Amino acid sequence: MKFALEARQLKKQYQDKLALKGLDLQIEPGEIFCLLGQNGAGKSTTINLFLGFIRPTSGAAYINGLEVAANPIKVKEYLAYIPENVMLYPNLTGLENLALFSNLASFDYSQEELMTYLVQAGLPGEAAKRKVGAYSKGMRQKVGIAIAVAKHAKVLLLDEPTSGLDPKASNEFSELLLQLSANGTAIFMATHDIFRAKEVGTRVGIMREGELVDLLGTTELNANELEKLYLNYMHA
Ligand SMILES: Nc1ncnc2c1ncn2[C@@H]1O[C@H](COP(=O)(O)OP(=O)(O)OP(=O)(O)O)[C@@H](O)[C@H]1O
Repeated sequence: MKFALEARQLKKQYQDKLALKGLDLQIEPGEIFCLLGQNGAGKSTTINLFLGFIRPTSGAAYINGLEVAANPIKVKEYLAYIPENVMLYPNLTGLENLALFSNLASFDYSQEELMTYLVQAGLPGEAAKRKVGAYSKGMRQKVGIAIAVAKHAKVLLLDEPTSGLDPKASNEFSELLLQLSANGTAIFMATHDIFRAKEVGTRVGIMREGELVDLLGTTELNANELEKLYLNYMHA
């Protein structure tokens, strides 16, 4: 079986800091995997290794069966990334941004098709024609989701995507993730939001000081039990 994401003994050492200590992980298409951990636990390091932004000290990260470090261009075709703040061109409209990023991924859509992707991601048609510089964080994330869908990403990586979103925007965002996963996209999300992880995730990993200390199916625990378990690990 080809995993959507896989880490094999993945390690990252920054100068004197061993940030990731040999991660082994396998994520299937359609899974929503949520990675919990305190500041500095190694979550962003893990995401950056999957994205190919940094190189592993040893071990390997794989996307759709391809080793990231050995195939940096090819794996980008399969990937979409939504950071805490989605970076778009502020002087272009939502529609123009989507057209630009789709073109970079070698997709040439009509205006109608682009608009359909944006509206499906929850951006009102009227907003799609306005410059992105005036968008809220939630609106920029919707463009980020539209970009991921339009490029038919097999894997979506997210780093703290709901921090700073109001509850309604956060709920809408979760709905979009569920729709993507139902279509077979694998989702890997670093988050501090235990309750959302429980609600939207299929599995939750708990990371502490560069190690995955637990891996749970979200049906195994309710949100309060998950929080208790998480806090126990953090205080251990
Ligand atoms: N470029 C770097 N150079 C040196 N140390 C780094 C670098 N990037 C990260 N680190 C260290 O590696 C460890 C893991 O950092 P990482 O950013 O992966 O944590 P995180 O779990 O994403 O934290 P946060 O929740 O704050 O985003 C931390 O101790 C951090 O200080």
